[in-house]
Amino acid sequence: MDKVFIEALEIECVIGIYDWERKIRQPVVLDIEMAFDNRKPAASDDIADTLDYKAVSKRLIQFVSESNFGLVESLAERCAAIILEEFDVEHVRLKLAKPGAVRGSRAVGVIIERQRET
Ligand SMILES: Nc1nc2c(c(=O)[nH]1)N=C([C@H](O)[C@@H](O)CO)CN2
Repeated sequence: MDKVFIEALEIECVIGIYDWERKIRQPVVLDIEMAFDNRKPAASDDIADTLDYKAVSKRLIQFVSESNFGLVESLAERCAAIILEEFDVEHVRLKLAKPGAVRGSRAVGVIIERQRET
């Protein structure tokens, strides 16, 4: 299956389980792969036939920047659900990284894959 992807989408939000984390905003970085048949937009050259990565990005920026979760797992799950429920996507692979959260690492986080329920 073809994919449409969004790489390294950085968004600031309240995220974390510790008291000090509830008082600051931290960046999270999203890498997203969405299954989509790209043959139709390739033939028509029409944005209306695409899975519009700008529209998906704008929706996630809105949601994540207003979000307030403790765990990266919770935020990743909600982002995947938005993609499956609000866009024409059957399968999504989403990596949510929290850079600098663990000293000595570049980033930590989760990778999830979700399928739209029929
Ligand atoms: N699996 C997870 N482990 C941890 C998380 C998390 O969201 N998922 N969060 C933290 C803290 O918030 C950490 O990021 C602060 O440095 C610890 N472990």
